[in-house]
Amino acid sequence: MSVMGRVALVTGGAQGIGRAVVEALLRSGAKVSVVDINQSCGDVCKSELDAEFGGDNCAFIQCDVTDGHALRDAFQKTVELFGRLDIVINNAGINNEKNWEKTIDVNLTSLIKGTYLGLEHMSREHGKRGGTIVNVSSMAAFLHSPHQPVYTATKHGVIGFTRAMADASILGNYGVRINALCPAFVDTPLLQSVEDEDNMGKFIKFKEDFKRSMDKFGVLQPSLIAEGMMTLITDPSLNGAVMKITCSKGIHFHTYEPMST
Ligand SMILES: NC(=O)C1=CN([C@@H]2O[C@H](COP(=O)(O)OP(=O)(O)OC[C@H]3O[C@@H](n4cnc5c(N)ncnc54)[C@H](O)[C@@H]3O)[C@@H](O)[C@H]2O)C=CC1
Ligand SMILES: CCCCCC(=O)/C=C/[C@H]1C=CC(=O)[C@@H]1CCCCCCC(=O)O
Repeated sequence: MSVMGRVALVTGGAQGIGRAVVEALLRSGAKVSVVDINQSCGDVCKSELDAEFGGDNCAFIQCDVTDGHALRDAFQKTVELFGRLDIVINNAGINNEKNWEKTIDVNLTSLIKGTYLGLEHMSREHGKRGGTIVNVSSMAAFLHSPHQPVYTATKHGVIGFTRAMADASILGNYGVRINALCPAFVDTPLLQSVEDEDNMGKFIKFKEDFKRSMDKFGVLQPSLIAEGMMTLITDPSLNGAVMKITCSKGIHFHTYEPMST
C-alpha cells in the first residue's frame, strides 16, 4: 500500500521517533498531523517540515493526549484539515517512575483512546474506508527492566491490547490493520530521562545498570525505527504483528506459539 495522498496522525510527533516517522511519511507523499504536548517543539517542527515539504502537507496540533476531549478534537481537526484519516501512529510516551500514574496515562490509557478514536474515523463499523494503526511498545516488553517497572508494564500492555484489537478487527471486519512496534534503545531525549531522579524516582540508583544495558545492547537511530514503521504501515499482510528493532538483529518480528485450538 502506498501512503501517497493518505493522511496520517502521529502522537508525540514533534521530536524523537515520532519526528522521524513524520518525516518518512511526508517523504512518501502523505499528509501528516503532528499531535504533541510541546508547543515550542511543535512550532519548530512545523516550520522545519514546511520548509522541506511545503506548507500544506503537515499540521501541528498542540494536545496533551491524556486529555480525552483534546485528543478527540485533534482527530476531528485532522479530518477537517485534510479531509480524511488513513493512518494513526500512537507513539507519545514518557518514562516517569516517580509519577507512575502519569506514565500509565500517557503510555497505555491514551494509546487505547487513540486506537479507539482511530477506529471511529477509519473502521468499516463506522461506515469508513479502513486504515492502519501502529502502537509503539518497546523491547522493555521482552527484556523487563528493573529500572522502569511501570514503564515496562505499560509496554507489555500495549502489545496485549494491540494483538487483541487486531483480532477484533478481523472478527468485526473493521478493515483496519493494527500492529505493534518494539524498539530497543533509541537515541532520543527520552533516553536522557534515565539520568533524572524526577523521572526515575527510587530507581535512579539503578542508573548505572541501565547504562550498562545500553552499552551492551547498543543504541539505535530514529531513522531505522521510521523505516520499520513504514513497513508496518504499507505491508497489507501485517495485522497483529509485533515488530522488534534491535542493534543485534535489526528489523524483525516476534513469533508466537500458535494458540492451541
Ligand atoms: N527512546 C527509546 O529508547 C525508546 C522509546 N520507545 C517509545 O517510543 C515512543 C517515542 O519515544 P521517544 O521518541 O524516544 O521519546 P521523546 O521524548 O524523544 O519524544 C516523545 C514525544 O512525545 C511527546 N509527548 C510526551 N507526553 C505527551 C503527552 N501527554 N501528549 C502529547 N505528546 C506527548 C513529547 O513532547 C515528545 O515530543 C515512546 O512511546 C517510547 O516509550 C520505545 C523503545 C525505546
Ligand atoms: C529511560 C527510558 C528509555 C526507555 C526506552 C526503552 O524502551 C528502553 C527499553 C530497555 C529497558 C530495559 C531493556 O532491556 C530495554 C532494551 C532492551 C534491548 C534488547 C536488545 C536485545 C538484542 O539486541 O538482542
